[in-house]
Amino acid sequence: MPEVKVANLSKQFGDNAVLRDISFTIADGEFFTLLGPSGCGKSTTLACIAGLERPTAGSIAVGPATFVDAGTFVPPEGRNLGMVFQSYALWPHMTVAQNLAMPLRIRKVDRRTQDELITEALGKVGLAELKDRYPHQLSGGQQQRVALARALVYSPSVLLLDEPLSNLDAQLREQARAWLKRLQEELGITTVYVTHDQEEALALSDRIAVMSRGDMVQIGTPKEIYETPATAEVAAFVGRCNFLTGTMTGPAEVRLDCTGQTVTVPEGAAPGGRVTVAVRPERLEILPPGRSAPADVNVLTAEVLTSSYIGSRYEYDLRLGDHVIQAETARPGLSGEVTLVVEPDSCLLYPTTDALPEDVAALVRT
Ligand SMILES: Nc1ncnc2c1ncn2[C@@H]1O[C@H](COP(=O)(O)OP(=O)(O)OP(=O)(O)O)[C@@H](O)[C@H]1O
Repeated sequence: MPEVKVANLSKQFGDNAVLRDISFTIADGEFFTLLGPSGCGKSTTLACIAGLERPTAGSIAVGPATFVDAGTFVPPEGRNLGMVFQSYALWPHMTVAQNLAMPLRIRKVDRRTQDELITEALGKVGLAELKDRYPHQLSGGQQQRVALARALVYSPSVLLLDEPLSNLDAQLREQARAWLKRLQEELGITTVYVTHDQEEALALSDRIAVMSRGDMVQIGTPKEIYETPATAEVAAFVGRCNFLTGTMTGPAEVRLDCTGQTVTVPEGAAPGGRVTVAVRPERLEILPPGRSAPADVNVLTAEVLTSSYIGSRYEYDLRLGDHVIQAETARPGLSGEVTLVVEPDSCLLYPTTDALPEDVAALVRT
């Protein structure tokens, strides 16, 4: 399977710059996800790769084939890419087998080979028995598999998936996610996946590109994106985070606005500078009463406001000075004043969010 190389891609719709000079390379066999809030340009990026949109500038190559470059534009039918949309787009008046035959007929594949390829593709998605059904006789999950089989039947070089699981209910979506991941690994097919669901992106991807307003803010493995988000915006969008503003009082010390207390953080910002300290809820440990904190951690005193049981763990809303923060722990039944400990390395440090646009600042709760 080839690699996908996108360089300096830009797209304008009238005055609206929807993609701004984005570049990324997807390795052979990689599951690569475009993740970001609604309107950030994920689907437009995918549509440019598919040939459904013509970029304003930039180049796109899959393996040795250049699809887009100055003076070059290969139409979608010349790209041999498999695409699945959120809506599945199955033809309702055709059976499953006829739906799968369509792309083969367009490619002038002979009848016998068509039958073989259809049986093989339906086998891959576990639906060989249902080839004579019409789409309305299938569940949502089965329709989604047919759409995938139709995208795989002509052995595309790359699979492009635009929110393919978002029409499924929560339980089915999780099953489909695991199944899709297994299938992609088995086939070893280079896959570009679009979603605004961060859990889905973390669970499925080899690498994730986080997009925001037409820019690619960070590209990394799920672990890198979650544990070392490049910006406060990425930290806010991928997983949950507490954000506390403050002022650097030393190379690795911040005085928090909410309590006036000084905490130790990783080195990184100039003394006197305004910063935002971001801490994931599960990185705030709540000490059992009577137990003293280790020497080299930050200790904060907070008051429990509410607790919620979320299955395997408890979520607590806590008042810290004049802020409300969240902690997640396995410990039930906490109330009143509690001692929180947080390791300096669990504090992510960002320039203060004052300069962020409104929509992003809303994500970053301070
Ligand atoms: N054909 C078009 N004409 C004009 N503007 C468009 C067109 N297609 C998309 N846009 C605009 O481009 C921006 C990015 O859209 P895009 O669909 O790529 O976002 P997205 O990240 O996939 O969002 P969503 O998750 O909601 O699908 C949006 O502001 C959208 O309104």
